[in-house]
Amino acid sequence: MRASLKDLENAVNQVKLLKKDPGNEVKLKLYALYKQATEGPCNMPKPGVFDLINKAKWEAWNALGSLPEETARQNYVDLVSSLSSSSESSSQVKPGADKEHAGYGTLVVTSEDGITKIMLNRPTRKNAISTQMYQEIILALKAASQDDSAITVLTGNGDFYCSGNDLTNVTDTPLGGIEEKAKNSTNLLRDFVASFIDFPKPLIAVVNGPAVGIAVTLLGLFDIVYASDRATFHTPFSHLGLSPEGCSSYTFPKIMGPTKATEMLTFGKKLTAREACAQGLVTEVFPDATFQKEVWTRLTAYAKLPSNVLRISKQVIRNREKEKLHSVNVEESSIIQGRFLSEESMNAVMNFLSKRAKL
Ligand SMILES: CCCC/C=C\CC(=O)SCCNC(=O)CCNC(=O)[C@H](O)C(C)(C)COP(=O)(O)OP(=O)(O)OC[C@H]1O[C@@H](n2cnc3c(N)ncnc32)[C@H](O)[C@@H]1OP(=O)(O)O
Repeated sequence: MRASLKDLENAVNQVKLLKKDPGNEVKLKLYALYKQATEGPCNMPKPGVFDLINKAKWEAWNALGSLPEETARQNYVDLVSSLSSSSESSSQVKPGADKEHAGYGTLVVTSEDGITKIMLNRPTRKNAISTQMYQEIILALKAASQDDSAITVLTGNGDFYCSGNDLTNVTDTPLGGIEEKAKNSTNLLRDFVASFIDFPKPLIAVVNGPAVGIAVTLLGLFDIVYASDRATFHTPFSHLGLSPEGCSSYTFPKIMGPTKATEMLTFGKKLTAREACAQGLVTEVFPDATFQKEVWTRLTAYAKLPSNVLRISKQVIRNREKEKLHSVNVEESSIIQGRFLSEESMNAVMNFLSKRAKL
């Protein structure tokens, strides 16, 4: 039986519930099939050469030629059904599932033995921070600041700690256009960073693999950073036409001195875990083979200390910097808003999306 309009509508809703991001190529295919199924052959003028996202969409739709609408509908429904079954059968690690806090789509949040663990859970995207993930981390930190755990840990699922800002965040441009997108994104970035500045208890990063961009800069706001010797630390802002964020323009020069900070933040020098440790960004490096065991043994012992005094000590160490950090965050967010709209930044993102560039 051919897919009906109702089947198409159901499939569209199913896409929103996919647990795994299907990737840009599949998304383009879905877009093209949907347009063909609902509007017939491509009827849009070809977008200009610099309008890369709309051009990619146009090309995907146009490539379907005169494919009949019913066939496009059927192909869309079949494609979504294959994505749904592979997403259901994918077995990502979900440690501590019995202590898991419900309601997060991009994180696994667990509380056990006095530790709230916030695990970035988009391993197939190297834990890139999507808009949803930014929002969920803000919520998870808020909840962790009020729960009865002594310490809070941020870590990544899979082989990466985090590949930084999800470069596809830029693709869902609102009606207000790219300016509104830049404003919304940088407001979210500012609120996200503020939730780290304000976090009231010891915050520990368990850096299980490579870290990129904002995942690195934020480390200056953590109280302890443990890294696997497989981890690397890379802030390729200039390559992306972007400027430093996460308060790194202030914390990095303080931690490692202005010239080392410049090598990282301006020239994009990638550090190994041992180099990052020598420069004070990382507290201690562990061999990857024993990383999880050693780190969790140590953290479980730390979490047995009286929780009130842990909070108070953190605040004594950090509070006098808070006001300064907030003002740095506001300034950095405003500068990056301009960078976001720059040709340099747009070209870098488009090159990544069209698979011409990788770090
Ligand atoms: C308002 C502005 C806010 C700005 C805030 C912050 C700034 C930053 O964080 S800048 C840093 C941004 N991050 C990057 O530039 C990293 C881009 N990714 C890469 O260069 C590579 O993917 C990486 C070196 C991280 C890993 O390489 P590989 O090990 O070869 O893996 P793959 O490239 O095959 O990755 C698998 C899959 O994940 C997708 N991916 C990875 N990182 C990102 C990302 N940051 N954004 C979007 N998508 C990402 C990658 O494209 C692959 O997808 P598929 O090809 O569809 O499988």
